[in-house]
Amino acid sequence: MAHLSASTPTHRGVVIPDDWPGYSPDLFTYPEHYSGALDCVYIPHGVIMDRTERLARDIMDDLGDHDIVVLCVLKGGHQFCSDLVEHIQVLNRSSSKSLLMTVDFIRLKSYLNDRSTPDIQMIGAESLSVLTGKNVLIIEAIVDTGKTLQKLLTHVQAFKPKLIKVAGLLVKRVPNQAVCLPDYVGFEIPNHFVVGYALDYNEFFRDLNHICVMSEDGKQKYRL
Ligand SMILES: O=P(O)(O)OC[C@H]1O[C@H](OP(=O)(O)OP(=O)(O)O)[C@H](O)[C@@H]1O
Ligand code: HPA
Repeated sequence: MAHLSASTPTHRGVVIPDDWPGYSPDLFTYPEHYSGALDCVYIPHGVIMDRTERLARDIMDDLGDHDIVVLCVLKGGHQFCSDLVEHIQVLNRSSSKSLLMTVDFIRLKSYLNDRSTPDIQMIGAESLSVLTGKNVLIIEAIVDTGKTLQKLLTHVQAFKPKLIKVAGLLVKRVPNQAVCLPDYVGFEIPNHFVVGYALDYNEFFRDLNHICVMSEDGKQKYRL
């Protein structure tokens, strides 16, 4: 796994190097219908959960004793949001600080196959007036080109929240990324298209619990 030295800035999260080969899918369990479609298990489910637990603690340290509105970015963010909120709830029960949360959802969609398209569809944006004057925590699965997060931040800012923080499970190292990066980052990953843990390729692979890289056969089979 990625080597995180004492000097690695923690705001980048766990930094996975470009030469990280992942693990053979045969070492793990995964749905039989994806047999042959996976090149490697890139981040196993257990590692995702352990990192998410730590992000929950960081969020609690920063925002504890505030009320927040969680804004979950669908569809890719639903699993990370669910697990992060669950970890925060555990801390709420066991620590002296507490974070009162309500959860809202918005959908943004722009990908076809493994490519970003200029057409970012936003569904549910009309209900964001609930964010006015509130502390908002946006929960997003991945920042790749950064266009989705940039569009969402512009939109949310128009409703004048008191504070906006962003938690992103993955940030991809890509050239020309839009500049806004999450405040809380799970993993910084190389420029590979990844699937699983609710991240999809044309709606497939969301039902995979690990984050994986697809094989060429997998891309061909599910290509539109
Ligand atoms: O940084 P970007 O290059 O903009 O990419 C990030 C976005 O892409 C994915 O959404 P997608 O459009 O695939 O919709 P989905 O969440 O419904 O899968 C992902 O869930 C992010 O929201
Ligand atoms: O690597 C990715 N995988 C799935 N969805 C995505 N949306 C942006 N990047 C990705």
